[in-house]
Amino acid sequence: MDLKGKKIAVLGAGNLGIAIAQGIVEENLTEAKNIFLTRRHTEQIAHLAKDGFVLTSDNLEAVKASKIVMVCVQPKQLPALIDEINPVLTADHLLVSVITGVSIAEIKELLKIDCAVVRAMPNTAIAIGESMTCICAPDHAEHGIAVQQIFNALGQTLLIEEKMMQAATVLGASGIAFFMRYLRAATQGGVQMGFHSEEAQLIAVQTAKGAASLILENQQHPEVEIDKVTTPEGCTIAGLNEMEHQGLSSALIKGLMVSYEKIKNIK
Ligand SMILES: NC(=O)C1=CN([C@@H]2O[C@H](COP(=O)(O)OP(=O)(O)OC[C@H]3O[C@@H](n4cnc5c(N)ncnc54)[C@H](O)[C@@H]3O)[C@@H](O)[C@H]2O)C=CC1
Ligand SMILES: O=C(O)[C@@H]1CCC=N1
Repeated sequence: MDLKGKKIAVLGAGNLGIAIAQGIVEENLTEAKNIFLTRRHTEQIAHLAKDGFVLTSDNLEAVKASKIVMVCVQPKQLPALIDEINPVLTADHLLVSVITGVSIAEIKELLKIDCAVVRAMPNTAIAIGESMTCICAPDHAEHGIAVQQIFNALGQTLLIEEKMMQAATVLGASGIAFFMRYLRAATQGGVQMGFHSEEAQLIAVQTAKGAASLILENQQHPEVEIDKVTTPEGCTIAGLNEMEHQGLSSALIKGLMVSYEKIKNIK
């Protein structure tokens, strides 16, 4: 979908809403003046006015002016928001929900009209065009493809079944935090070995980027790349085996599963 000239309402300009808006502008999909950012207290996002975004606490104004409505509030804030915008929503609106754990059927129950609803699950790297965004649109395949085209410009995308959205949230959206924690720990290890923290962080971060790029470009199994690094009797296999004795893979998988269980009771 070509966003040029189209108005977009981002309802709930918090961490993710702002990141999406910044990504859209960064990747030249449209100009900031076409994006309404709503928040109940706009003074907290006043710094974004200089970038050209339209800031308002008036959700109705934003929805009336826009064709695409991105709903970016917390799950518990959704019913009140939909209640508020119901009077101005029309069948021509395209609603894109990034909200965790709320199904399309649940959203449609809150709506007074039958507009297209698509769920998208990006992550905060969308601000720099590097998101992994999973999308589902069980009732509106053509809208799902249109929304996918938007997110394609903001990283990689995957159209998935709605039943997989919770797993996509843990792996792709929460995943940013999980990888950040690895980077923090690696940096701390680097400092303990004698690097200044900025040096340690650069080495850890560029190495993580290289590891991810190897997999993305070569489409190999991670173990194939690991085998290339682990010199016999070398330091890599010694460290790797100790990490596994300490439960690295197990801790990661257990963390993912606790996160996945939590989504089921998130509202
Ligand atoms: N933060 C992330 O990395 C990701 C978040 N999500 C989902 O995106 C949604 C937003 O998450 P965050 O941005 O982290 O939360 P947040 O709390 O930073 O942002 C929500 C914003 O909505 C505003 N808000 C609440 N009710 C409003 C209303 N009626 N009108 C206008 N603004 C209103 C709040 O003041 C807040 O600034 C959540 O449902 C979350 O599950 C999904 C993927 C990634
Ligand atoms: O922590 C959360 O619940 C949301 C969903 C994924 C990222 N943030």
